[in-house]
Amino acid sequence: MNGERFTPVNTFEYEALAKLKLPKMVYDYYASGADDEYTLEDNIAAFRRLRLRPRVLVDISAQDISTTLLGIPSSFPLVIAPAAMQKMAHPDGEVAVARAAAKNKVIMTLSSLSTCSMEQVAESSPAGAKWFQLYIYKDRQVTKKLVERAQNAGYKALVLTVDAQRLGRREADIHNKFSLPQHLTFGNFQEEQTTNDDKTRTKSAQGSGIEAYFASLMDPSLTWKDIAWLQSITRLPIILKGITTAEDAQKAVQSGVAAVIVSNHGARQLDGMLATIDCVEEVVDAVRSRIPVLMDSGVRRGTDILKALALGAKAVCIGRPVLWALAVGGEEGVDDVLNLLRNEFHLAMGLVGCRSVEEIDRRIVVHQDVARIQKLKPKTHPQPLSQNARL
Ligand SMILES: Cc1cc2nc3c(=O)[nH]c(=O)nc-3n(C[C@H](O)[C@H](O)[C@H](O)COP(=O)(O)O)c2cc1C
Ligand SMILES: CC(C)CC(=O)C(=O)O
Repeated sequence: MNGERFTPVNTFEYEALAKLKLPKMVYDYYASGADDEYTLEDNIAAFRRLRLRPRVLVDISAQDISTTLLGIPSSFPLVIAPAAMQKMAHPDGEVAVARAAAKNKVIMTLSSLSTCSMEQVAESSPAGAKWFQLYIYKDRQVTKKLVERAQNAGYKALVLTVDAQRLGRREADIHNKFSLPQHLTFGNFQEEQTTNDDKTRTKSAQGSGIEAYFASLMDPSLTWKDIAWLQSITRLPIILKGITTAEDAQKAVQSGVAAVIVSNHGARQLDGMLATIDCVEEVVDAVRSRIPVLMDSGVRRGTDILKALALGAKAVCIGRPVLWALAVGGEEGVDDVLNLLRNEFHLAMGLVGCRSVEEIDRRIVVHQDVARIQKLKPKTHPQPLSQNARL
């Protein structure tokens, strides 16, 4: 294979190419999971343990893969998950992702810890619907200000992350003494950064700078009572990100939130948790259609989206595939990955005999016998030989 002509055709190949392009510290931060990364591996493997049961001889000449999420139309059931510090992947950072999302008519979720400001991102792509991911700061005035700004800038919902009272232990970040590169800043905290440079840039003499930064600012005392507080200061719908059990799903419904995202944070928090696709049915059953259930962690293929919907999810979110695409090709790369996933989903939905997302149901997916599956080696993808590959 000629490395100069390598064009990625799936999200795994985007990762391989991004790994060649990115500085090691940045690639490791994006790619890492917590501890031994068992759950990281399982987020992907669990999708492979699920197999599809297609129905044939269905007229699929006019498929509709679109959906609606909290009243927002979406070209297919996919949302961009919040991921911090995107200018480390590409100088345009979150703005490039927002533009590609708007072009593809999918919702983008912006991280609290973005490297562009939320106003800049909103202005860059006014036609695209956006959600704002919220971390709750010990200083509630900081949190309140973020919420007000998100509301004023036109964000349509708050995605409150509830699985990160403390940051997980990512060993590569400890080895690399990960910190936000000197030329970048947190876009939503420009004022604070001129007065307290080192702390806000996450510098650390030892260990992971981001872990130290997070521990110094975020509130580990968060409980269900704080959901009521958040509801009292905003008119935006609140989505809880990081629900994985029936017990918490029931509490989420009782607390009056608009939706939940079944997520293990891309396996970056608690190693040893189930893969999130294995938690979806439990949460869906507990919620009993009262609010939409979304899921993320390990979605890499159109067939993964199909499987998640078959188990009752309304949509999936993707984290790392967007970062790899951004690193490889900026806005164009993200546009390409969204197109790839849309096309894969369209094809997969047709091949199982579903004409619309409403027709996707539990019968199209079956849990495969684990022992048998482990003997089947997944295809290895061709690796790009140089970073000068073309899109
Ligand atoms: C580099 C990176 C940064 C992330 N930053 C945030 C964040 O700021 N807020 C948040 O709620 N989740 C964050 N996440 C978790 C994602 O929103 C999402 O849950 C996860 O990436 C989904 O798994 P996937 O990467 O396998 O698709 C981050 C994930 C990654 C990989
Ligand atoms: C800056 C980090 C706290 C963002 C995050 O949630 C993550 O790295 O998983």
